[in-house]
Amino acid sequence: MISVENVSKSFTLHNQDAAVISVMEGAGFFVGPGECVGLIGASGAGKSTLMRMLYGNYLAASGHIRIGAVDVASAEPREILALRKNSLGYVSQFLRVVPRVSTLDVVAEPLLVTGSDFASARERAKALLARLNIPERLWSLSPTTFSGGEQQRVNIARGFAYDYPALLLDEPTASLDAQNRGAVLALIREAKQRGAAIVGIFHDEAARAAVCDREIDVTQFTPGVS
Ligand SMILES: Nc1ncnc2c1ncn2[C@@H]1O[C@H](COP(=O)(O)OP(=O)(O)OP(=O)(O)O)[C@@H](O)[C@H]1O
Repeated sequence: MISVENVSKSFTLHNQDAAVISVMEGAGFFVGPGECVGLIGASGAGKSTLMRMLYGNYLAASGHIRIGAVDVASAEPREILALRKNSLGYVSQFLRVVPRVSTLDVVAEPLLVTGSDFASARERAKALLARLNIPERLWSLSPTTFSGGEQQRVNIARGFAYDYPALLLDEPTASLDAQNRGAVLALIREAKQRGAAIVGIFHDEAARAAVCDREIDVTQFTPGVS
């Protein structure tokens, strides 16, 4: 489960006389197992900032962000790394490409680092790549030279390879064609069915409606906006 309690965030702009801007105040919500919650709100309301705090990329100024037993808002960096390895997945539309590592290994890696044996990790990786329509002739190549859409689908396959109990989805269906969009929505539904707690940003309203149980408008957490 994911629990956010009274979280605030400000940025200090060091190149602008150390001006401090408050971008979030009093953020709080709960996402239970098997639930998918969509973050909504106008551009600049703080959806990405909240997502980055959930993943531990941005430090919250105050409050608690509990993912299972770990409070991301106060955890040590090594606890965050362990959390990301075992409990908290993050699926964005962008692949951080590692040169010379095959697509199959890129997708199987989250399984191998969590103790799966080589053969079953590869089988799972193959099944996901097939579902996401990555041609088999590409599986042994590094995704470095793949098209944007192919890299996006490799990244999604990697993000869904291991059954994380909590998942963050940042525009996972952006710029996909209808068939692949359907494949991603099916993966999200399966993750919910096995009990994952999911927070997502979906600008595609139809995709959001298809998988989200609830929406949270982050504008309610924007200082000075009611
Ligand atoms: N690194 C940063 N330094 C300073 N201000 C930032 C930083 N990141 C975000 N902000 C500010 O925080 C506010 C929220 O931005 P954020 O990107 O979270 O909005 P968003 O809801 O995701 O918008 P969009 O839908 O356009 O992606 C904005 O006013 C933005 O300028």
